[in-house]
Amino acid sequence: MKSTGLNIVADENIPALERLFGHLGEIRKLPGRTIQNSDLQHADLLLVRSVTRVDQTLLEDTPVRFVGTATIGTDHIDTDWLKRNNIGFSSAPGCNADAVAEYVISNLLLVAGENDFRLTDKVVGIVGVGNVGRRLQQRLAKLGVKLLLNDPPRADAGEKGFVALSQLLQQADIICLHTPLTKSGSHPSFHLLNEDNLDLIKPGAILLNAGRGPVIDNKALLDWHCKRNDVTLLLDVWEAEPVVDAHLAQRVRIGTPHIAGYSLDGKIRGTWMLYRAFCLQQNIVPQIELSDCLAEAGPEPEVQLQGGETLTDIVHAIYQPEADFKHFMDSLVDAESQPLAFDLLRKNYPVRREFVAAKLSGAKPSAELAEQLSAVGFCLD
Ligand SMILES: NC(=O)C1=CN([C@@H]2O[C@H](COP(=O)(O)OP(=O)(O)OC[C@H]3O[C@@H](n4cnc5c(N)ncnc54)[C@H](O)[C@@H]3O)[C@@H](O)[C@H]2O)C=CC1
Ligand SMILES: O=C(O)C(=O)[C@H](O)COP(=O)(O)O
Repeated sequence: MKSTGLNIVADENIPALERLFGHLGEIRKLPGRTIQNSDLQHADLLLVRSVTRVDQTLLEDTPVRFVGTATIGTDHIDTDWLKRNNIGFSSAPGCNADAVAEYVISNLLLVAGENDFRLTDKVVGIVGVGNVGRRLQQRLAKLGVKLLLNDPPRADAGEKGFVALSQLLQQADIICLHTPLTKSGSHPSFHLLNEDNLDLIKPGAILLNAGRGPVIDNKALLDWHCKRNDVTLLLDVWEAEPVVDAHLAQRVRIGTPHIAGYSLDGKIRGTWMLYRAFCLQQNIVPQIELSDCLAEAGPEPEVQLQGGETLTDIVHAIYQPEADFKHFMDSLVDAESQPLAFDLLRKNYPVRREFVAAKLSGAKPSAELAEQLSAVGFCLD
């Protein structure tokens, strides 16, 4: 493959494309869901997000030699086929893991405030303790929250400290799902929560899914929740995206259009990871640093403290899920346009920065608040 003058086809929703890939060739941007084989007849390099199915049908008889997905998840990629056909591949592991952890913390603080409990009085169960789950684990542990962890692949590898899913479902007050979507292997996650085990969940529990929709059997969840509406549902992902089951959506406390990982920092990091992987594969010296791209991402959010703010106030000054929820619910009103509206909410998602980018000024936080802020990822100088 040539090192410059490449033909690059990319999902139009990948940020910092020109900045990172512009010097390598010509970029043709297309809506991710419509990229097809005929679009790739002259493409050397294909850059996608999670909505493009990358397989033999898409790539056969094209000159594509490298595929990058600016996402953590890879369930939309037939990686075996790429390998068999000697096509280079990179995903962006961990790129938006902080964003997802912050989405979760923000949601949990919202529900805690509404129901007058402290997270430290609850047991949080994390299912899937990889990049996302681990960051959530670390932040909650620093806050003093009790945790139960479930990760059979890590347990199989001899790591300690995990419990069975059934135990976690029975004992956790808050359940957070962060597994990849898999349908084969030793521990497939497809319909991991289903009609056989949903009832193990404690009365009054909170169930959050920010992994992939089909990890919960959505039909079973809807049927079960009609009898178990004591459980608070927080859903970022849906089984048949972009189609959302409106009946299920009506039952959630917070529902969002698969944006848990949508910090600008996380998205740009994803593009940059592909750039770096591609350069490495092609023996090209990368010319652009991640910090260059982030510096151009726009102003860092400022939070002027007056004194008396709580952790929840400051977290919600950076990310409050309520606005996303409102837009999401509005998008359900017309069933016919709902799938398109789902995609548009994602395409036009407002700039959201990670906690680490926030500039806190004004009144000095108490030592206790400073510790909590630092636990969840704020940077205090
Ligand atoms: N809602 C959103 O915006 C986002 C969703 N995601 C989803 O979250 C998933 C997890 O992300 P990462 O933590 O970065 O992935 P990762 O690959 O670093 O970690 C996944 C963890 O899940 C574990 N796991 C696999 N199968 C399991 C099972 N059946 N039961 C319990 N644990 C299992 C693995 O051993 C691993 O430790 C991604 O694959 C992606 O599908 C990721 C980013 C954003
Ligand atoms: O990284 C992942 O995995 C995610 O779920 C992304 O947040 C998905 O974003 P899109 O690729 O669907 O824009």
